[in-house]
Amino acid sequence: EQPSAPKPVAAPMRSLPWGDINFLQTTDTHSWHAGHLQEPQYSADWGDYISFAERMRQKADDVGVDLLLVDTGDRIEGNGLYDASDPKGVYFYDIVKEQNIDIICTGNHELYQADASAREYNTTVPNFKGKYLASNLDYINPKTGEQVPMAQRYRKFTTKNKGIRIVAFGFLFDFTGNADNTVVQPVEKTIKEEWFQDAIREEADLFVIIGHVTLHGPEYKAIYKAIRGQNWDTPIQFFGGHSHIRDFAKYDSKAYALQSGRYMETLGWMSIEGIKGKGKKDGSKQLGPRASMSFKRRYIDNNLFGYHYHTGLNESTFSTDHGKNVSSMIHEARKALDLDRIYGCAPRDLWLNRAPYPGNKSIFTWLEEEVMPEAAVTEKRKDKPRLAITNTGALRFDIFKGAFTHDTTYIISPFVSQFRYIRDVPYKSAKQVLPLLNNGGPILKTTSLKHWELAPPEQMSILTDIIAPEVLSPEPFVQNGWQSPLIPATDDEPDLIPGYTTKDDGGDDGDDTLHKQISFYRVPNCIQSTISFPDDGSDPETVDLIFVDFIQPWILVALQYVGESYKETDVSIYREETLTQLMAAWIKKNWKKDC
Ligand SMILES: Nc1ccn([C@@H]2O[C@H](COP(=O)(O)O)[C@@H](O)[C@H]2O)c(=O)n1
Repeated sequence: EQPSAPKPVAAPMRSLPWGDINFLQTTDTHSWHAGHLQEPQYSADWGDYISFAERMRQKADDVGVDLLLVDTGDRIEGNGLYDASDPKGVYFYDIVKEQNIDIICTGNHELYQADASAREYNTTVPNFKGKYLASNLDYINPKTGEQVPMAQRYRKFTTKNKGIRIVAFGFLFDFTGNADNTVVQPVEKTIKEEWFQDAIREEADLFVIIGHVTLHGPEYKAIYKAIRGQNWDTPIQFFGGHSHIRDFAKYDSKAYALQSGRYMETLGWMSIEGIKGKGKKDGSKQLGPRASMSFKRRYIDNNLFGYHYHTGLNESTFSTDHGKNVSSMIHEARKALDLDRIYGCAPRDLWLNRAPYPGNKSIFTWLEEEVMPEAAVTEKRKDKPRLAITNTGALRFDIFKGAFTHDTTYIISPFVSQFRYIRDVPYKSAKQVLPLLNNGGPILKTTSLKHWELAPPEQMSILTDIIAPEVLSPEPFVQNGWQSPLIPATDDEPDLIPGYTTKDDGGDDGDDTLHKQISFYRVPNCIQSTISFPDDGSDPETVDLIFVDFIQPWILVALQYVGESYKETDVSIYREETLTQLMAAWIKKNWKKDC
């Protein structure tokens, strides 16, 4: 772990079920490879994960079963370890490649910016040669303009200990926001291609589909139907991602899917018992239906207490030299990037989804009422009445009371989105834009734009508020000078740490650590600040309509819906700085430095 990481807190644990074949999954790590330096329950780093994987592989070898590692994309954007260097990822790729991942694929974040996709193609794909799969993704060579597969389409291999013959694929959901040096082919189209139809006819003991794809969306449904249509009895294991939640889905009695959360908070554990490997010399041919199998999952909190518990090792025996070296690499990178430099001290916790919006604990109320009115201003139009709109998905994580650092700026908002504007929009039309964006309804029915892309990804899957019987601690729980946001609120239960209490198709026993439930309040797609309006409370004739560039397509559609025919050429840059830079400047100016 990193030297400044808070020590994990002991908690009641559930052990890991082992099977003939076992998997560890990471997804949506978003470059949190240093672990969480303000939350003890997620404080292990990528080096610790390397030690954990090496110890668990040894355990698997000792009893003659298999363990494979999977990563399903969105490794970049969301933490200073990737975002703070110029170019991005200077230290990051060498750290990630140290983990011995068996099957790996691309997320949408690897594709938003052309330079990131190029690094993926030129660095990550070769770093994981033979393991990186791109079933529906092509790269466009910038020199020749040639469109080539991002990586190999699928992989066939046999596991070391049980001789299980695996046919594996690596998909991305039907993403359309990629830069123009990649091509994402819709899943429905891909599965009709000859290579895929041939691959699902290969002899296999297990199909493994990894993807940056949610478990209950149309893409996995289509792939499942295609494989099951051809192989009525072969087990199928899916690994998904993208919506940042812990999830487990049962498609049928031999087809399951696992998704392992976000931000290095969770390692997913999947075990399948009852598979017979035919890839061993002594293997016999499968005749008739396979015997019953069991598919079990766990969500492992990423901390050393759990890693010691699951390996049966301790502080002096757990870490491998390799793992320790990678922790040092991360520490050196963080120092070189100056990630602990303090910008200001947050006076209170500000929550993305743990507190209701609007409210003084909501990060969006803070942005709307305090930050945007100061940030959405330019000298030459500072007296113009204006509406400034930001999508809530632009903010990615909570702010904890205490030190707000260089690192935190990227944790809160890693995007390079800028404010743009359309000048002098009739107010009667401009004021209808926010409700249209938030209601989703009519404007989006006629376009391919999806309203859920505006809000935090968790809201794709969490469709109603979850209100937990917990209160915020009056006294923050302080460790190593850092603060953990919550402590248990009442005395009537043992000291449970607030955290994930997952319910999925397997029931409510998936989490490896017993937690106290945390609330989740849904937020609107977008928020709006009203700035420089007439003092007498009257409506202005026209306003400058300001918005972050990510939502420009939605804004133009909404304006068209209310009868205004603005085009891309009517949009200009309002501020040169990114939203992240404007927020950082606001914090430097408004929050005191001495925490
Ligand atoms: N420039 C951007 C890019 C993305 N977003 C938001 O992030 C969401 C995707 O996040 P995942 O981690 O799930 O891939 C996207 O739907 C937007 O809400 C953004 O705000 N600005």
